[in-house]
Amino acid sequence: MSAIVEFDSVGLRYGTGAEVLCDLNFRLAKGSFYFLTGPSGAGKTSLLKLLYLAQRPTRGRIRLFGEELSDAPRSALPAFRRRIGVVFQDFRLIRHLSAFDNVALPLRISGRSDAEIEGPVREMLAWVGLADRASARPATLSGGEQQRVAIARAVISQPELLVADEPTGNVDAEMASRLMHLFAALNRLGTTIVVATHDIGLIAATPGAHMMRLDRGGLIDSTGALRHPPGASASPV
Ligand SMILES: Nc1ncnc2c1ncn2[C@@H]1O[C@H](COP(=O)(O)OP(=O)(O)OP(=O)(O)O)[C@@H](O)[C@H]1O
Repeated sequence: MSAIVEFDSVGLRYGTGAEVLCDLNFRLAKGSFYFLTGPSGAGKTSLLKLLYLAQRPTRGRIRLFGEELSDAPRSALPAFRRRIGVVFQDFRLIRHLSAFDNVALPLRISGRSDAEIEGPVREMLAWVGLADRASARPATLSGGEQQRVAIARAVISQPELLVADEPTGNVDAEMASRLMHLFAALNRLGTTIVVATHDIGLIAATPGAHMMRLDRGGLIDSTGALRHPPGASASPV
């Protein structure tokens, strides 16, 4: 299967500090589902930032959608970003927009009319259990509700790549399972998915997903970090 992401000897440091990611070499296969695990501080969020182009590597090369990014000018990055859905750990909802308008945003940016947007956004809000909160502003929503709006916004446009940082950290087990079904459905439609999580239950409930495990800035399986997920008896991540 062709690669949607390729990392070649990638390293990242913030400012003049030590490298927080070092010598990452891996390929993500188009249409596959990956979990990214590892202890707190291992570099998971930093790796996701490289994937959704919020950070550029301090060394090495990254190819995304078959294009070499190291040589790409800054002005080329927004077009890449529009092909990526992101669920941020801190949600990043737009405060002055309602839940409906936050979810509608990617469709509006891609030029869809209000008539085309209405149905899919209502359907997505219903799926994440927020049909009756469509007009609520983020500040009036609970943390779990904000997280569900953030997920709905990330998946609404069926991005080619979905990157999610602890996307179920604020919801109960039943909702977490529902959200994972949403990701699995998106994956069946062809979206490549990368989910950073500490939740063993989520991993065990997603057969066929691949594992990437980070420890102190390095992928533990340096040959490519791909293996099948552990069963329910797996050691804590
Ligand atoms: N903007 C930044 N400036 C400087 N150092 C940073 C910055 N962001 C992260 N770091 C450092 O990089 C390392 C990796 O952090 P990162 O947030 O990527 O880890 P993580 O695995 O996502 O952790 P967690 O599971 O707690 O979210 C940590 O040592 C952290 O202190």
